[in-house]
Amino acid sequence: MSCIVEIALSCPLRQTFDYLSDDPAENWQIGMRASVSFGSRQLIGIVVAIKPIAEKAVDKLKKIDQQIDKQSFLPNEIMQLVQWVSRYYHHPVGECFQTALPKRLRLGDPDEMQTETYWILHQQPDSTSKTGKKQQQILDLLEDYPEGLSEKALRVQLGNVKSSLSALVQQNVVAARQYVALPVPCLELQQQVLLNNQQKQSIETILGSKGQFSTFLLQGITGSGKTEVYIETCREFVENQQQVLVLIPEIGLTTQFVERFRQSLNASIVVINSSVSDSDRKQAWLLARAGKADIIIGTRSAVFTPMINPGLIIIDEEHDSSYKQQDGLRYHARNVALMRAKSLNIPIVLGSATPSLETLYQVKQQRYQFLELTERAGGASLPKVALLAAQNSSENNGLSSSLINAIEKHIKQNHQVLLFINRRGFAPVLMCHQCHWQANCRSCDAKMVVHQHQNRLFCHHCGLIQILPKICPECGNTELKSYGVGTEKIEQALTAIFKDVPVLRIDRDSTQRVNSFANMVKQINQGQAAILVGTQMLAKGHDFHDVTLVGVVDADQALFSADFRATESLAQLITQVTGRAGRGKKAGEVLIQTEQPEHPFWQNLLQHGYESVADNLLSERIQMELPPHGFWAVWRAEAKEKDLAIELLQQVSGLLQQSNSSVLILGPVPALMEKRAGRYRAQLLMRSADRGALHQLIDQHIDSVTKLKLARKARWSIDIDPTELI
Ligand SMILES: Nc1ncnc2c1ncn2[C@@H]1O[C@H](COP(=O)(O)OP(=O)(O)OP(=O)(O)O)[C@@H](O)[C@H]1O
Ligand SMILES: [Zn+2]
Repeated sequence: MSCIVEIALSCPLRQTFDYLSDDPAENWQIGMRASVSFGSRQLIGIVVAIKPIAEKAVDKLKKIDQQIDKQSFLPNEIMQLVQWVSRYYHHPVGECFQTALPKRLRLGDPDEMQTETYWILHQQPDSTSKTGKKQQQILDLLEDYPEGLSEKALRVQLGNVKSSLSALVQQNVVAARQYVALPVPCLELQQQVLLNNQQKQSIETILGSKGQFSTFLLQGITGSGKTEVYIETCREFVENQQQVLVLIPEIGLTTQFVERFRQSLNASIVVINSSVSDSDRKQAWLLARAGKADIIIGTRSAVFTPMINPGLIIIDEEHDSSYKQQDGLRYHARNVALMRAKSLNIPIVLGSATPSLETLYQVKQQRYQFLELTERAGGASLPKVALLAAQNSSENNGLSSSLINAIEKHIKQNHQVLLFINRRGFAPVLMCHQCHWQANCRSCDAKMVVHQHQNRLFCHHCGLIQILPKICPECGNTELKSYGVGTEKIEQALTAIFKDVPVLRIDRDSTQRVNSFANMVKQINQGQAAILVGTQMLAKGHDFHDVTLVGVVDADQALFSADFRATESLAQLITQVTGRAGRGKKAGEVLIQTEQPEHPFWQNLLQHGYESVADNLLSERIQMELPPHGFWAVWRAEAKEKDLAIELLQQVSGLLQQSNSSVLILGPVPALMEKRAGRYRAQLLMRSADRGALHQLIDQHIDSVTKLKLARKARWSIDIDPTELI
C-alpha cells in the first residue's frame, strides 16, 4: 500500500510538498530524509507528515525518488524546535531545516558514524619478552583505558607510535578493534582549581535546578572565573550521563575555551563551528545525537544539535551579537536555546560580564535567577581605567604621546600591551588633497578602506576590491592622503617606534589562514614583551596573563551612531577590552584615548561601571518604549532599482493597515546605509507591546505579501526581534 509523504524542501516558498511513495506508511517516519525532484532540480527534504492516500488527485503527485533514511533520523524534539523556529521567525520551514543540519547530512550523506581503529590491551607481555620504553608507555596508558585508545590519542601523548604498536601486535599483546571515532581525550587532566565561595554558590544554585526549566544569568566581571563555573557544573552533569550544550560566540575563542574543558574534564567533547571540517561536524552531530558526546561546544547553529540525554545549556558571552544571524533565517541562538531548554525542561545558564539589556530586563522582572561573581578569581584585581585626550594623536598616526609613553613603560617591564582599534585595514578614508575627491564604493553608500599591505582599496560592505590609486582619478594630483586609523596604520607606527619589540596584528586579514590565530595566541601565551594590535577578535574572552596595559584607540565613532543599540554595544565592548588587562599576577592599567573626554558616556562608564550604564540605558529604553520593552519586527526589502524597495514596503504597509490591530506601523524608510552591494534598501517597522498581536498580524498578511507583483522584483524578508537597524 503506497502513501503520501509531506516534505519540507529548501526553497523560498512558504509551504511543504506532497509526494507519492510506493512504500507503505509503516516504512516512513517523521524526520526522515528523502530525495525528490522539484522543478528541474533534485532536492533533499525532511518528512514532516505521512498521510494515507486520499481520493485527492494522486495521479498529479510526483513520486519520491529515494528514501535516504531507513531508520528515524531527526529526533522529534528537533522537529518540533525547527517548526517552532519557522513559525516564530516567519521563515520557510524547509530553509529552517537547512540551517539546523550539518552540510554533509543536508546533502544526503548516510546516517553513519565514522569508525576508527582502537588499540586495547589483549594480554600482559610474558615476563621473558623485552619491552622497549615506548612500548611500555603504550601498555601503561592502555591499562588505564580498558575501552582502548585510538592511534591518534596515543600519538598526541607519546609522539610516533607506529613501530612500537606493530611490535606489540606481533607479540600478541595489543589488539585492534574498530570503534566509532570519538574525539581524542585528554590523557593527563589538570588539577581542579579551588573554587571561591561565589563560584561554589553559583554552581550549587544551578545544580539545584537539575531536571527543571530555569534560566540563570551568571554575571561575573571579566576574569572572575565564569568558565570555571561552567566546567565544574558540567562535571556534575557528565558524571550523571547527561549532555551539556555550550554555545560560544563566533570569534577566535574556540580553541582556548575547548582546551580548558578538555584539560579539566574526563569527557567526550565535540566542537561544532566553522573551523571544523564538514565531515567532523557531521560526526560531532551524530555523536551528540547518539549520546556519545558528553559536551557539545559550538557557535550559533550548534543550538540545533540533537541530544539523547540533555541536561543543561550554557551560553557564554550571551550579549554577543554573533548569536543573531543577519541573513536568511534571522534567528537568535539565545532565543532558540531558551525555547529549547523550556521544552526539554532543563536549566539554562546565560553568562557574561556585560549582559544584554534583554537579559537584564528579564532579571528585573524576576523571570531569570541572578548569580553574581563580583571579584576576579585567583587574586587578580580589576585594572585602573583612565581617559586620555586624543590631542596631537594624528601626527603620530593616531597615537597620542601619553599613550606611547605608557606603552614604553610597560614594555620596559617586559609586559605585554594590547591596543584595541575596531577597524581593520590601514585607514578608512582616501582623499585627494587638491580637489577633495574621496574613494567611495561604487556599489554602496560607503567609503573604500585603504589596505596598504595588499596595496588595495576594499569595501568592507560588499567586498569590492580595487588597486590603490597613485594619482587622483578626478584631477590627476599625486598627493592622495589617507585619513583616520586602522589596525595596519597602528601596527606600522608601533613597529617604527618600538623596533625591538614584536608587534602582532590580529584582525580578520591577518588570521585568514587556518591556525594563524591559534599560533598567534600560542606566541602571546609564551609571555615576553609584545604589542598586540587588534580588532574585537582580540577584545573578548581571552585570558592573556601577561597583558598589563590595554589601550583603546578611536572608539568615539559609536557615540554618534544612529542605531539605538550602539551605546549598549560600545559599553559592552569597552568593558570587555578593559577586562583583558591585569588578569595574571601583575596589576593592569587601561587608557582610553578619546576626542570626547567630557562625553557623559565615558564619564558614566568609568565612574560607575557597566552595570550602572546598562541600568540607565534600560530605563531610557523602557521610557521610550524601545526593546527589550515591547516587541519589534522589521520588514526589509532591497532592489536594484531605486524606490522599488520603498514601493514594495508601502504596499506591505497598506496590507497591514487593513487589519484593525494594536500594532504600530512605522515607515517605510530607506535603510541607514541605503545602497549596499548595488541594491537600494528600505525598512518597515512594526512595534507592539503585545507579542502575540505582532505575530498574528504578520501571519494574517504574509501570504498576500508573497503574492504582490512587486515582491517578485524586490527581495524582501522579515526580521523578528531585530538587533540591527542599518
Ligand atoms: N577559583 C579560582 N582560583 C584560581 N584561579 C581561578 C579560579 N577561577 C578561575 N581562575 C582563573 O582565573 C582566570 C580567569 O578566569 P576565566 O577566564 O574563567 O574568567 P571569565 O569570567 O570567563 O572571564 P571573561 O569574562 O573575562 O572571559 C583563569 O586563568 C582561570 O583559570
Ligand atoms: Zn561596497
